[in-house]
Amino acid sequence: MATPSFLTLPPRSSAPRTVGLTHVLDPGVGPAAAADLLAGAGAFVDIWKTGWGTAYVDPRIAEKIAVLDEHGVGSCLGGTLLEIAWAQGVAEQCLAWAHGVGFRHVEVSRGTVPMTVADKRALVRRAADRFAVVTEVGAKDPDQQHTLAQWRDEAAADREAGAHLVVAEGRQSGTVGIFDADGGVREDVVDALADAVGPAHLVFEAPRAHQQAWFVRRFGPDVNLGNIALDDVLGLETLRLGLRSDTAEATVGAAISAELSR
Ligand SMILES: C=C(OP(=O)(O)O)C(=O)O
Ligand SMILES: O=S([O-])[O-]
Repeated sequence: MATPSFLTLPPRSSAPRTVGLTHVLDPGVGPAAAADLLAGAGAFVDIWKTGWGTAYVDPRIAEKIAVLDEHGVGSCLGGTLLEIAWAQGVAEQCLAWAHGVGFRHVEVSRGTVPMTVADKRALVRRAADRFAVVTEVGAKDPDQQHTLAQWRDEAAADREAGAHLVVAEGRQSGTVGIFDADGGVREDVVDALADAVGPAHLVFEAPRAHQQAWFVRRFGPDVNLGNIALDDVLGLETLRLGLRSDTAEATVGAAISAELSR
């Protein structure tokens, strides 16, 4: 059944989209669960990241990627897996395997293993011949936080090396990187990143609803948001469209002007 259209809503890009991306974090669901989610919410999912090393231990990964392809959803290998392969000297084997099972994107990060910025740049260049590369900036260890200059410089260097998109670290928890330990947004880091590469080239990892709402209020409905839980895809769409109290100013504003002009 078609969705209704009686409300006045903010403008929102439609799939296949280049802005307003929703990037989800898959903790390892099977192909049938992926197909069920995408049958309803496929129009709201743009990039599907198989978290950390889940793809490596999943005997049905190629089947799941085929489901994503059917729905026009980009499949992305988790960054931690490529980091571990790189640290073991087998990054090339990892990329060849990922290409073989059908991944369209790989995430290049250095949040877990001791990889220099120069090593990362080389890995981005190497992966860019086969994949749309998404890089990640930010450490996973809360005691090893970047300075504002490091955030800015690394994001810019990633883009220069060939990254389509730069993901800003927030993890599944939403308590590191662009967030403080309580999940509050580190606005100075967000501003530094937006300044360095522009919001259209950034995906902000924002796993919690209050964080998603903050980014929608700050950058509008077409902000790129990442590490969205599979169960939260429709909920995020309502935040983008002002259909949840946290971001309802625009939709409620439209309702008030309609009432006044009556
Ligand atoms: C999910 C991953 O990392 P992060 O927690 O940084 O999103 C990953 O590396 O696959
Ligand atoms: O390893 S570095 O360059 O932070």
